[in-house]
Amino acid sequence: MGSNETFTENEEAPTYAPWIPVPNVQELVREDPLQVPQRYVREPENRPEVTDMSHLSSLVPVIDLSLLLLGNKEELNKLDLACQDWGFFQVVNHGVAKELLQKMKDAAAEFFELPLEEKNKYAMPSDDIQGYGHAYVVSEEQMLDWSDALILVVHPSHYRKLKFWPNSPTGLQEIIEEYSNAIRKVATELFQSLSLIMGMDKEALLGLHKQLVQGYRVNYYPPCSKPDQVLGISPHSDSSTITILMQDNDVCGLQLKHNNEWVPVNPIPDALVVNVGDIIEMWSNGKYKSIEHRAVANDNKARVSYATFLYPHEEAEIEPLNHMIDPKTKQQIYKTVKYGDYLRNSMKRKLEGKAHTEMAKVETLA
Ligand SMILES: O=C(O)CCC(=O)C(=O)O
Ligand SMILES: [Fe+2]
Repeated sequence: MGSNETFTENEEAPTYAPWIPVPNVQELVREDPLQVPQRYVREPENRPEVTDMSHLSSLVPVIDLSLLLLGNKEELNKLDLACQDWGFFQVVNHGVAKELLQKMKDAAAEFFELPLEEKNKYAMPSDDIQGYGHAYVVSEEQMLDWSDALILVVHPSHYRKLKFWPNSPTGLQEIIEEYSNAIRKVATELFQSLSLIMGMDKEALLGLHKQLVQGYRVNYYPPCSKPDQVLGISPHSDSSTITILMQDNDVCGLQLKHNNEWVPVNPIPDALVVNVGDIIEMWSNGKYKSIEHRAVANDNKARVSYATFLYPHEEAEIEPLNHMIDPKTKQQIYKTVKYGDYLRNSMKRKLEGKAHTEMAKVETLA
């Protein structure tokens, strides 16, 4: 499969970062739906606004993948602006069957409804980031997010740690595989258009990954009796190349930071949400933005989101592409980092906006 599959032989599945065990949020709510322990209560300045900003959601760009595949120039231009101005877009006509999206949602919902001891058969060990648990918890003092998660590495297949892949409900493993393959196809198609707007030939972006690694993360946000005091997931940007997110069709929660305002990304039924990750920001020397986002909790319903992270092989060296550096100023925002170092550095911290990107910046600007 060419340069994309260079690293396949004799390679161990990597482990990532340690975390400190914290309570299961779904269980807290099951025990007492009214309790919100102090560690989840944010400082007033970090709480979500109570004003309904839903009207802003329609500003988030919508991209038609079928038009991109036809080489439609106007759509390519829209993609370019979306990545520069928003770092986020919703994708319609992406070609993934509605039935598959629903199958993924139904099976995952069934998993989260299992008793805790069943789910804990796949518990994330304290020295890794795969399994059912809470990533990015690194101190006893830090604020906690109002969510639980199931995190798996799905590609390349020899990175899989199958002991963390739930086989309850029956068929869940196969559904994760089928869903992930379909999303991988969308990702590689998007990479072709992203390559074009980045001034390269269609296959260039995929090649830069050395190998396209793929992670899967299901976030489960239980209802919260005080949704205005907690966050489902803290503000952060993703250390991926891109992230492709499926949301419930009727439950809101995702918000992105745009012009210093939190803009909701409310679901368009069966659309996929895509965000530019840190690596595209680095390759493009800051032209395309890896935008901070967060999720808020709801008071009466649980929300589930399904994130697919696409990222380079650990050995890939990431640096601004020469042709994307302004020839006049020659100003380079990012230096060369090995992706594995970058990823591990971001995973051993708490989620804190874009703080983890500093290690990749040229010192004079940091
Ligand atoms: O739940 C969401 O909408 C956002 C999830 C997210 O940002 C992530 O998993 O990185
Ligand atoms: Fe994210």
